Parts: sequence; C-alpha cells; structure tokens
Amino acid sequence: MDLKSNHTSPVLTDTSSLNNTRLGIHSALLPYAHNASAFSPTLFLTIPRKRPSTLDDVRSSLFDAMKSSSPTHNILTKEFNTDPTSSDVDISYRNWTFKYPSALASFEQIANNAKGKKIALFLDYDGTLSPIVDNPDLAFMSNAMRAAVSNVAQYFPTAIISGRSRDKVYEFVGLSDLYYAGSHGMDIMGPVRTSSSEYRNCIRSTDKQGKEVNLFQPASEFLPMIEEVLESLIEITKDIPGAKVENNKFCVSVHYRNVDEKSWASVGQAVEEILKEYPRLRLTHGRKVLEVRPILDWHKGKAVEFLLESLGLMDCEDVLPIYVGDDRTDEDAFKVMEFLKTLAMWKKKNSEL
Ligand SMILES: O=P(O)(O)OC[C@H]1O[C@H](O[C@H]2O[C@H](CO)[C@@H](O)[C@H](O)[C@H]2O)[C@H](O)[C@@H](O)[C@@H]1O
Repeated sequence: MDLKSNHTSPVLTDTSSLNNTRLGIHSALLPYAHNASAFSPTLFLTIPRKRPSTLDDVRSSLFDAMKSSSPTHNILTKEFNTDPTSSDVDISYRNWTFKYPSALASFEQIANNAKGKKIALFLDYDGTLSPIVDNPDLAFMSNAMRAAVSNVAQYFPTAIISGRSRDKVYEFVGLSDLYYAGSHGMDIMGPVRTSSSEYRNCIRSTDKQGKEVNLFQPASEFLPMIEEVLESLIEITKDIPGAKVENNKFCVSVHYRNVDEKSWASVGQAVEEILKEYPRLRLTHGRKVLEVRPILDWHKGKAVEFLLESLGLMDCEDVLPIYVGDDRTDEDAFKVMEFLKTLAMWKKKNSEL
C-alpha cells in the first residue's frame, strides 16, 4: 500500500449540493489528490441520500441518530455482567455479540495469532483508556491504565488515536513514548521516516521532549473556519442547560450528555442551523456528542494507515496491527484492520501458489 504520493491533501468531498454521500473507497485502491476535481467519480461509491420531505423529517432523523448513538447503560453493561441467555437481552444485540465476540474473552487466540509477528497497537482514548464521565474535562485515565499502556509501549509501537485535540489527549495520557493522533486523526505526530519516501506535506517538528517528529495536519486549511464555527456553536447553545461545546482543534464537539432528553432536538437543530452556513463541514455522531468536522476523506482509519506507513510496517506480512476502540468513529479504523487482514491473507495465498 503506497502512501508516498498520497499525502498532499485528502480529497474534499463536498456533497452538500449533490444531495448524496460519497464514500471514498479504500486508499489502497486509489491515490489521493490535491482537490476533489482531480478525482475520477468512478473512484467513489455513491450512496443516494434520502431527501427528507419536511423540516420535521430532518428534525426527527437527527434526533433518532442522536438517540441511537447514545446506547443505554443497560445495553452497554449486559455483555460483561449478565447471563447472555437471559430473556431480557435484546436478540439483535445478542446476535451482534455472537458475530463480534469480546476480544478480552479471546485473548489466548489473539496471543496465538500474534506469535512471530510484529505488533503495532492503536488505542482510542475516551471510553477505552478512560471511563465515560459526565464532564469531558475530567475524563482521566487511572494510574493502573497508564502503567499498562506505558508497559506495552516498551514492547510495541503504540499510538493513541482520539477525537480530542492532540494536546488535550497528550495531557491526559502523559506518556512520551507513544505516538498521538488527535482530531479524529487530522492531527498526527508520528515518527520521522528514515527511508526516502518522505511525505510531502509533513512538517518536521520536535515533540515535548525535543525528539524529532513528523507532524501531519491534513485539515490545516480549515483551522480558521473551525475557530469561527466553534464561536458560533458556543453562542447558539449557551441557553441550552447542560450543552457543552469542546474545542478539538480541527473539529468541534457539541456534548448533550448533560442535557435533558427533551432538549436533545434543540441541540441538534442549533448545530444544523450553524452548519447550513458551512457546506465544507459535516456532522458525525459519537457518544452523546455531535461532532463537527471538515468534509475530508480522512479519519481514524487513515491515521492508522499513515502511522503504519510511517513506522515502516505497512507492507510487511509479519505485522499484526491491533486497534482498541469503543465508539462509532473507531469503526473507520476497524474497517482498515479488516482490510489489512484480508490483504495479508491474499498475499500469503498468492505467495503459496
Ligand atoms: O476518540 P475518543 O478519544 O474516544 O474521543 C471521542 C470523544 O470523547 C469525549 O467525549 C466522550 O467522553 C466524555 C468523557 O467521558 C463524555 O462526557 C462524552 O459524553 C463522550 O462523548 C470528548 O469529550 C470528545 O471531544 C471526543 O470527540
């Protein structure tokens, strides 16, 4: 998978005027380009987006999305502490856990698969390293967790991939031996590649310890826009009790965890209202949070690819990347994991022919 020529600028997929959503196909199959116009439309999957007929449709679909991305505590804890055959376990959830069993319960199998392989570890922060708490500013990780991460980083390259700003997540984790990607991968501090295939758009920088690093910020041109939208979001939500706007540098989080459920729709409407003025920004959902980010073909999965490439681990058959995450935004990284696994199996099969 060659990322050499890729990192000039991830594509802008401004689809607002097209009334459809384009999903970039896997980067192994397509080169990035400076701008959207350089992309062949055939390189995208085009998924028609249902046109809502009334304003109420818009409101209720956003509200449904806010509810569905905020699963109840009940569902979240079932897997860990109740009898999975108990009658109140939701069948579709049970089917889901059957298809995707807990990795913790399969630790031995994972360890066996890892034998003889180089592991690269990618960790989400909120809900993975730290517990979910009401106040995002107080989502501290425990000392035991910090020690575990520090320990694992002595053995394997380890990176934190978070929706938070890179500085904030570094402040929480406080470990210098790791790589950090903030803003859902749009702000990566990674290793300097020793090979000749330097990324064109990386900025050579130094980390807090003075070590040379590569900084990759594919959304840097959006910074003024994000700062502007941040101010507007703070203003428009200021009278909704419990709503909280968080500056994540290249994206903005609008939290509704502490908002009365009756007012969730007001939060959604306020955000949509502001976004009408910004067709180059889009909305994604996390755990009781709406996230505003640039319309870039860049996410946590791309950040994982970028770091693997930077570490010189992308084309190696003996590499086992592991990603641990709990949120919708981590799905992008899970898809990359799946793809890399398929690619490795395909390569192995071909080499045996
Ligand atoms: O990618 P992550 O590291 O998982 O970050 C995703 C978002 O996490 C934070 O919000 C979530 O955790 C908060 C603290 O537990 C919780 O109060 C909130 O409801 C959750 O959505 C963070 O505050 C966001 O900015 C991140 O985007």
